[in-house]
Amino acid sequence: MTKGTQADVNPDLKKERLKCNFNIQEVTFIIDGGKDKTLQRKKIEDVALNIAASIDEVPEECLNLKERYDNAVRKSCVYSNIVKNELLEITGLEALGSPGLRRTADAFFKDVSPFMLHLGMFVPTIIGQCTPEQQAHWLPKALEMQIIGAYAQTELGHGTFIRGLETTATYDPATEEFVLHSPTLTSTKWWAGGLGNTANHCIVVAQLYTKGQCHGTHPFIVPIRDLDTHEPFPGVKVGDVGIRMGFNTADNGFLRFNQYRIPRENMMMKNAKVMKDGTYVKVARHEKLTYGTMVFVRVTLVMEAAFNLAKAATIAVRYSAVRRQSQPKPGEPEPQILDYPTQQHKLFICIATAHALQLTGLWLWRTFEAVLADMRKGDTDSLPELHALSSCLKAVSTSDSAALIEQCRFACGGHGYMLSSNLPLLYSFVTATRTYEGDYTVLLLQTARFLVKAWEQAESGKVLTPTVAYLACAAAKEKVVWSDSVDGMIRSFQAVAAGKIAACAENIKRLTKTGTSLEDAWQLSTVRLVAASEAHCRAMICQAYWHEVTRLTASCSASVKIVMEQLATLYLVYWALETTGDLLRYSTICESELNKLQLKYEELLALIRPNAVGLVDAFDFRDEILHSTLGAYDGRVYERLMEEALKSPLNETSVQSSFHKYIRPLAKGKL
Ligand SMILES: CCCCCCCCCC/C=C\CCCCCC(=O)SCCNC(=O)CCNC(=O)[C@H](O)C(C)(C)COP(=O)(O)OP(=O)(O)OC[C@H]1O[C@@H](n2cnc3c(N)ncnc32)[C@H](O)[C@@H]1OP(=O)(O)O
Ligand SMILES: Cc1cc2nc3c(=O)[nH]c(=O)nc-3n(C[C@H](O)[C@H](O)[C@H](O)COP(=O)(O)OP(=O)(O)OC[C@H]3O[C@@H](n4cnc5c(N)ncnc54)[C@H](O)[C@@H]3O)c2cc1C
Repeated sequence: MTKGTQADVNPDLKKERLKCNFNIQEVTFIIDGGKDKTLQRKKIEDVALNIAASIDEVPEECLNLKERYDNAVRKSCVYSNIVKNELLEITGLEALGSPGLRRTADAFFKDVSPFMLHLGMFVPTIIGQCTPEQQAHWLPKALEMQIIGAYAQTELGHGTFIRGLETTATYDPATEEFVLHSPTLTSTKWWAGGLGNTANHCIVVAQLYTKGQCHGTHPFIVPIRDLDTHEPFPGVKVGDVGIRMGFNTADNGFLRFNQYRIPRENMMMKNAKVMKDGTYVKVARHEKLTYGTMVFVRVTLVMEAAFNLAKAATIAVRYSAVRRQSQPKPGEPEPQILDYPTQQHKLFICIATAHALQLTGLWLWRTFEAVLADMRKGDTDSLPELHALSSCLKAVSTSDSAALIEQCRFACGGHGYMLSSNLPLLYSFVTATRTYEGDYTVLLLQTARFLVKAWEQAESGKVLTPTVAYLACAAAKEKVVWSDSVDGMIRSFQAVAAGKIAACAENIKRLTKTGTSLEDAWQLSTVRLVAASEAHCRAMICQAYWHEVTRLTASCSASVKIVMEQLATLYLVYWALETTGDLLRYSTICESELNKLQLKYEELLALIRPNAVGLVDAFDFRDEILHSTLGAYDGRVYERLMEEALKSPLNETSVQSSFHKYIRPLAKGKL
């Protein structure tokens, strides 16, 4: 954070910081995943943010589209040199996935870098889908930025249904080449970040044909532009998809092929190969390993959701400590808006959710690494559970984060609507995460497939994998008695999830018994299946969050343990109150217990209130990363709003030319 001198800090914020009764740094270490991780992140931030090139003299949003893109490319080049020359020196390849790198990227790009997908998907796909020989060829070039890549899977006609993609890659043994072709308008690749004008290479997911047979979708590395002139190669048509709600500097592009040839070696061959004579050889033990990059990105998106929500919460809580409004008690000064319980209700759940998603995200990352280690030994048994886990966690975390960022904007009143608050841009960025890398509903339905199977296993007494082990109790028809203890609440969330999954399984059984096909029975149950999947995910987040808080605060100071537990309890109580209908249906909760729960919630808001600013300070965002007039560490909200307003191009002259061209002639009746 950029602390400046104490004298510069808004007096209300100063008082808030004096009120804080826990050690902020200890909480920062927990959020980062350990003291060593915090130190590494700070080192990366120090190195990267010492470079003045990140600073825009004119705010990004005041530039026109082309200027914004050019500026984003300029900064991306400076930034990638820093990554290449400085940051990879610090931690090696690991730096690419480090929180430090993610945070410094936000200091450079208020919107999105056109290189984001190069680092976010092109490089990870090379690592995940290439043979060691192919990696040795492509990875150094990609890391040295000698080539810049995109990831083109989605087409104009299909995003969700990958098996329905239409782009073809047909092997020609005579020349040992693949012929890429876009047979229809709807087969045009669409959306790939960095593809429109920036990338010279692209990972293309296409239907593989060899010896007249289709083998389904496979990834290929495709050079699309000349490395010197940057002109698209003959047979390649590439461009920008048009203006978007956000991501306008991400250079999302379209791509069409006309019988375009690439060498056989450009098929990414870790999981399947095509031999010189055209023989297709399957290497992978699991059918869906070519979807590996998507699983990886979904896993990272859970912490990405936490990160962006933490930024919004920091902005809104600091602003709410500075802002004073209304006069609830006659004759008394206007209170800080943070003192209103309704404001606390809007904001404290944002802090708690950022913690919940961050700690669950770290746990998911460790699970991902363990499954990856098993797969390296040829064991893919845990992949279905990882797919189910990462699908629902990606869906729920991105959806919660987008909704709560918008809530932070509402909490900042009119000033939250200013682009200089950074809340609108943050929202437009995060709301896209609910759709990309797998739409919310579609991913919850993927998890539902796993849950229904797990339910059937539970009913037949089979051993269940850890994340669904709770179904065993429900299948044994053990009734859950409501209790507002943490364990009691978690058990009740699990009972809700189990009850909903059981109802889905029963509905499917009922329909198939009366002659409905399994596919139709599934479709007719999908509204319930999505709800069941969401309930399962919520129960899992509650359990993982509480478990991690208990584990990580075991050696912390007492005050840190208390505040972390207050937040985690708030999260559980909040969701119990949000789902009272479900609890009434699936647990023994009654009216008086609901009233008690509401009181407990209000008590927690009051307990957290004195530590609210300390809690957002613990996210440890530097001002350069927050980019917000409302959220800076010093709380000089009104000064910054005025300073930013004066940067508007509309303030460059006192009279606009449009006055002379239109308004004056209109007034004189001469228009
Ligand atoms: C410079 C700064 C850098 C800083 C970095 C910043 C980081 C920020 C982070 C962001 C990073 C990148 C940004 C990303 C931008 C967006 C990129 C994209 O959007 S790329 C495109 C993504 N597209 C999708 O996600 C498509 C979604 N669709 C699917 O995943 C699948 O098609 C489907 C799962 C919905 C269906 O697939 P299908 O083949 O039809 O499978 P079935 O439904 O029939 O299921 C069969 C069977 O397979 C199992 N399955 C499915 N998927 C998987 C999987 N991935 N792994 C394991 N198993 C899988 C499924 O469960 C079924 O199993 P059963 O046993 O039969 O039930
Ligand atoms: C900002 C942004 C960046 C992107 N970047 C990339 C990129 O770099 N590379 C890339 O390849 N792609 C990218 N995408 C594309 C993205 O992955 C897809 O948009 C996403 O997977 C959703 O697919 P779709 O657009 O086909 O939606 P659709 O599948 O058409 O969804 C439309 C609606 O239909 C519903 N629906 C679809 N199928 C089902 C079903 N089986 N059951 C129930 N409901 C269903 C959905 O829930 C949704 O409500 C990006 C998208 C965005 C917005």
